[in-house]
Amino acid sequence: KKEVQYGPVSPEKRTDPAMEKWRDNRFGQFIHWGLYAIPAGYWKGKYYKGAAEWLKSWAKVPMNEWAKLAEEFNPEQYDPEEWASMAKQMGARYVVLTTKHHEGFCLWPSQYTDFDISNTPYQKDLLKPFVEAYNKAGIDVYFYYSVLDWYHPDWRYALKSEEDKQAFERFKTFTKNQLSELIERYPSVKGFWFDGTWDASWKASGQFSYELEKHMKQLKPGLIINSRMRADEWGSRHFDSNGQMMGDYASGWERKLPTDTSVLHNDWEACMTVPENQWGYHKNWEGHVKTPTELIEMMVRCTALSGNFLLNFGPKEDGSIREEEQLLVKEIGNWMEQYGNAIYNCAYAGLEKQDWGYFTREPGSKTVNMVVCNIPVNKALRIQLPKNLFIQHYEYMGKPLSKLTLEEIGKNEYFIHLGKVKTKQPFVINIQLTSEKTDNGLYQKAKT
Ligand SMILES: COc1ccc([C@@H]2N[C@@H](C)[C@@H](O)[C@H]2O)cc1
Repeated sequence: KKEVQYGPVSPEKRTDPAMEKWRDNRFGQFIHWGLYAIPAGYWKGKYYKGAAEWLKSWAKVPMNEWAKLAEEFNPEQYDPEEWASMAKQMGARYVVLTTKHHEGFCLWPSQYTDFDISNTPYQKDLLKPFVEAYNKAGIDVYFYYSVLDWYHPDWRYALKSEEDKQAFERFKTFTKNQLSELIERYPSVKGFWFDGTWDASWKASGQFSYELEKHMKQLKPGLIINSRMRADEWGSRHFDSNGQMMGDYASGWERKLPTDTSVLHNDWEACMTVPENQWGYHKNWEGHVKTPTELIEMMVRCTALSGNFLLNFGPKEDGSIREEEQLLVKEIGNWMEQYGNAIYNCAYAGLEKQDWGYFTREPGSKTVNMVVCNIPVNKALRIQLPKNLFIQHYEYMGKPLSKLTLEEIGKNEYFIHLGKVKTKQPFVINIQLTSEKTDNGLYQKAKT
């Protein structure tokens, strides 16, 4: 065990109401919106297939040229009420919006930089109406904040000289000022999603990130901060040098999902792009665009492993939402309307995973949700229960799709036989578990 002074600020599994709400939310909307939405993956007529919010880097655009984009930023169709109602329709219970991405442009009027919304034709604060609209829709608001700032003169990738160190001290003060400003201006914010913290300069600032997390949580008790914000004094990130998670949930799952129960030890969240790798708006998505069904299954997998799923949207420069994302709102929204109760407030069910899909369960509930994503060719869903548990009841959640029958095929092992099922989306069967063996689970007429 290493002596770690600047590791976790909060316990690894917080039990306060704010953190319980974070868990209950389960499904969130990520929004990447900034100046990068203007060029949208093209620079001087050339197409760049990389992530659109990184275009400045791919096209090697000097900052003074990139910054000129602020003079064009005027999102006339920006309607946060519309965004919030779409998020609500989709069934998202929280939202994470980029207040400042690596480009350094701030969507709010910051007193600590001129590179912000007040110096654009739009001028007005984009954040205030956003927070109000989403809160009014009952959706918790989180702020994405990139420490890495390509615009700020005092940003340093590494601290190689005394000058670097002095500059980065000024940068750390700027960072702390901006984060305090965001909490003070938008006090209903529930937490921060930090990014841009992989460089040597930040890895050498473990004590600072420790004190910054403490400071932010003093400003706003209950604030929730992702593990990506933190380094310890040895340069370990997300988890300190003794493997203790820093921040309030593990946020290393970016465009990838966990596959086993080792993640259960901590709260965690996976963030996901709709195309292979685009967060900010790109005019032409290349490659596979995930279908609503694929994204629903990813969300279910996260819930089944007690994690959150954060699905990304990249609004256009004018504030409108692209067709592909509007389709997701509709399709995922329909699914959540019928099956949301297998996601919200749910977590790992403690049952052995089966090939047909996922078990989820509201902690402490006797009802287990079977989310079926792959109907077996024999139309039989295998269930293996721990030795002291039996199935007392079973039925479809929502609109029944067929007649169900239960067959005991072994010790605490069952098949639920589906009739012929026609469906384009995953569906849910609820099973009631009981600890005493009863035969009514077998002979009771299944509700269909
Ligand atoms: C060096 O590789 C990356 C990959 C993605 C990112 C950012 N994290 C995602 C959540 C997006 O904000 C992406 O720009 C940064 C650096």
